Amino acid sequence: MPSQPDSSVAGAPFTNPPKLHLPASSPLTRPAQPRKNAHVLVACGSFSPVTYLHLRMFEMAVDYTRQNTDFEVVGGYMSPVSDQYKKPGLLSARHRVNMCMLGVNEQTFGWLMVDPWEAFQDYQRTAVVLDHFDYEINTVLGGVHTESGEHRDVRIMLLAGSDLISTMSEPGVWSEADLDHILGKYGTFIIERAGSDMDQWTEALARWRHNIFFVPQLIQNDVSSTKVRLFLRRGLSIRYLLPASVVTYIEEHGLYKDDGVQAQVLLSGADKDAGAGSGKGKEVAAGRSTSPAAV
Ligand SMILES: Nc1ncnc2c1ncn2[C@@H]1O[C@H](COP(=O)(O)OP(=O)(O)OP(=O)(O)O)[C@@H](O)[C@H]1O
Ligand SMILES: NC(=O)c1ccc[n+]([C@@H]2O[C@H](COP(=O)(O)O)[C@@H](O)[C@H]2O)c1
Repeated sequence: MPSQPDSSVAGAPFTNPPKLHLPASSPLTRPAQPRKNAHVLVACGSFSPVTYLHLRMFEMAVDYTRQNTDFEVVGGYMSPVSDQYKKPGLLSARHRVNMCMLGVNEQTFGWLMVDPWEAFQDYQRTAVVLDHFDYEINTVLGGVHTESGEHRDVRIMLLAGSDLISTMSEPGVWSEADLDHILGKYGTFIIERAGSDMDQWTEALARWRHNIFFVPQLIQNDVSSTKVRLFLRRGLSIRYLLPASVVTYIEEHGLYKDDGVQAQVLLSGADKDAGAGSGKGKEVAAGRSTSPAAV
């Protein structure tokens, strides 16, 4: 049965989030297959708004693990970034968390979840966010349990699009220590994304290659939140690009009708590309006021 949104999350304001959002139906609460290495996938991002592609990323990674590894994915989390990230087009954390919650409610088995912890903090680097999941799942929850009752640690892995990993070889965006922490200690599944050059990162991140799993998109899907926002601004339909409940939420709350960012993008001419190629880089270039500079 689909999990219901946590009423404490759906309500406003949200000042004291639970440490880890864990629906009772989550596979994390059920015994893991004894011989497999249990993994939890964590996708960090804006999710403004969540799209079907964001949800598909998890499915693609699970298919990949089934076919190519002996891992078992026992859970997946979307972790919407804090409002302090101040990326253009970033709606309030409350709306973004609510929309992600609605999006994951479409699934049947409850393994995909939304953790609002990061969203309601000051900006947290991705390395810190992964530590949060590691601590909550392995230390507080005690990992997963096998059918014989044995505790197993869960490996936390970052799930990201290839545009994000491309930024890892750009100077000033990620610190070397954080990269070593994220890619050395945890590891990542990288979903191919149209328009981002994969060769760019392979060299720079070669020493962590054993922990980087590249997942090709067998059906190309270039939906992005940027394009969804542009469509809304132009009065175009966004139906079937994102879950129907999220479309309804956007309509009911009148979201993304008028944001300064869209105006910047329109002025820069990026709207011409709304139907083709990635609008993402252009919007970022249009002026994020703060960046998660390497620390
Ligand atoms: N079409 C896509 N293909 C592959 N990965 C994607 C795609 N869209 C989003 N992602 C990935 O989803 C994660 C969450 O990203 P985010 O919410 O910032 O998405 P976005 O759609 O790129 O947003 P925006 O358009 O606002 O920049 C990131 O790792 C990003 O690389
Ligand atoms: N140094 C860092 O930890 C760092 C750098 C860049 C992006 N990120 C994260 O990547 C995610 C996606 O960012 P963009 O939407 O800007 O691609 C966000 O969750 C953000 O916090 C982290």
